[in-house]
Amino acid sequence: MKQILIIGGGSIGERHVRCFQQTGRARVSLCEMREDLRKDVSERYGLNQCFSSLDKTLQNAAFDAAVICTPANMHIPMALDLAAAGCGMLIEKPLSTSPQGTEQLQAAISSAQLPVSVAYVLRQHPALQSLKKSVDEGRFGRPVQIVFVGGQHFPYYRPAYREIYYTRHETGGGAIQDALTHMVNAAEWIVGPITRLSADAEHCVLDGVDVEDTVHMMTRHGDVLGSFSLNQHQPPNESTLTVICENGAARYEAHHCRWLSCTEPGSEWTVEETFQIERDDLFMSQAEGFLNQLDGNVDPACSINEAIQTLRVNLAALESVRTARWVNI
Ligand SMILES: NC(=O)C1=CN([C@@H]2O[C@H](COP(=O)(O)OP(=O)(O)OC[C@H]3O[C@@H](n4cnc5c(N)ncnc54)[C@H](OP(=O)(O)O)[C@@H]3O)[C@@H](O)[C@H]2O)C=CC1
Ligand SMILES: O=C1CO[C@H](CO)[C@@H](O)[C@@H]1O
Repeated sequence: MKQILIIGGGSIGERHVRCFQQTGRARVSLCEMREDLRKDVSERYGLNQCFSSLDKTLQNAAFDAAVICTPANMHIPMALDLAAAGCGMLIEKPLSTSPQGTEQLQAAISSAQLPVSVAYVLRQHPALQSLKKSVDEGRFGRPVQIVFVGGQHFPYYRPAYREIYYTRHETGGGAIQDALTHMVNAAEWIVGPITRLSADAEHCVLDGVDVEDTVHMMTRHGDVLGSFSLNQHQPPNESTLTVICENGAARYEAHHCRWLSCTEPGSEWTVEETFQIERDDLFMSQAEGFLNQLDGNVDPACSINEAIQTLRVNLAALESVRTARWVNI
């Protein structure tokens, strides 16, 4: 049994509590500042131990690893404290809201040889994994273009959006850092890191906030051209990522939980594989994968270096929106 500390018992923190417990391989404790939330989550899940601050936690107990589920501006300071205590960590996305502390964290992790992964959970999606494998194996030839189109009604899925980190860029809010970052990280995983970009974004619809809820972005991943279009207010919950290669195209459809291919000019898409998954399933795979990493059996699903690259993209996108210019990364 691994001793796992969940830090932050909010929306995603509670999901990690549940999913790590369900692996049957972890004894879960919680660190949450808010007393009511701490008691509620602790009672409902019968948690091992509960703490109100990370300082007190690290003074009083030892863990194999922690899962950082607080707002993004706290991720790196907390990760540095955990690294100093010799604790492994799974860090929620995005890694941070600024580059500050990233080099220090890289150094601390590598000198203590700590197991660390960043929770870009789309990497657990079986349809996206299969698509990537086919692209990597060269089934469609060399990738030349990647196109993301998607959106969802954020208030429907996250009714509390006005009361959480989402309201400010400084705490990880807005469509670029909150939602687009998932697709950016997935695209970089498939066709490589973004080398320059140009973004446009606006607050168009969401009540009670003024951060952007609609984004367009053009990207270059070396030779590969990319484009991303995302909003957080359309009624349909649809996301499509298409990888166009020299000899064919592959498409991931999140809303149909499947991937497709098309290799004959003028032909219909062929459904390659369709999966049945529940919302917790990706987080369960993520927990299992991270526990395997702690056992020394696998590499991180998303390394700290890959997450730092995606952080650079988030920050470059915000800069490009502010300055209306292309930004090199
Ligand atoms: N991978 C995914 O699909 C998802 C990822 N996320 C990411 O996870 C992170 C957290 O998001 P979410 O769970 O939605 O946010 P919530 O606001 O629901 O939860 C964060 C919790 O952390 C608590 N907290 C804040 N500071 C501390 C501290 N110093 N010590 C202990 N607890 C603290 C907050 O308390 P208080 O309310 O008092 O501030 C709150 O209860 C974000 O980075 C977000 O982007 C979120 C949802 C889904
Ligand atoms: O990362 C995330 C995934 O989607 C959720 C709901 O749409 C968001 O709240 C969250 O921040």
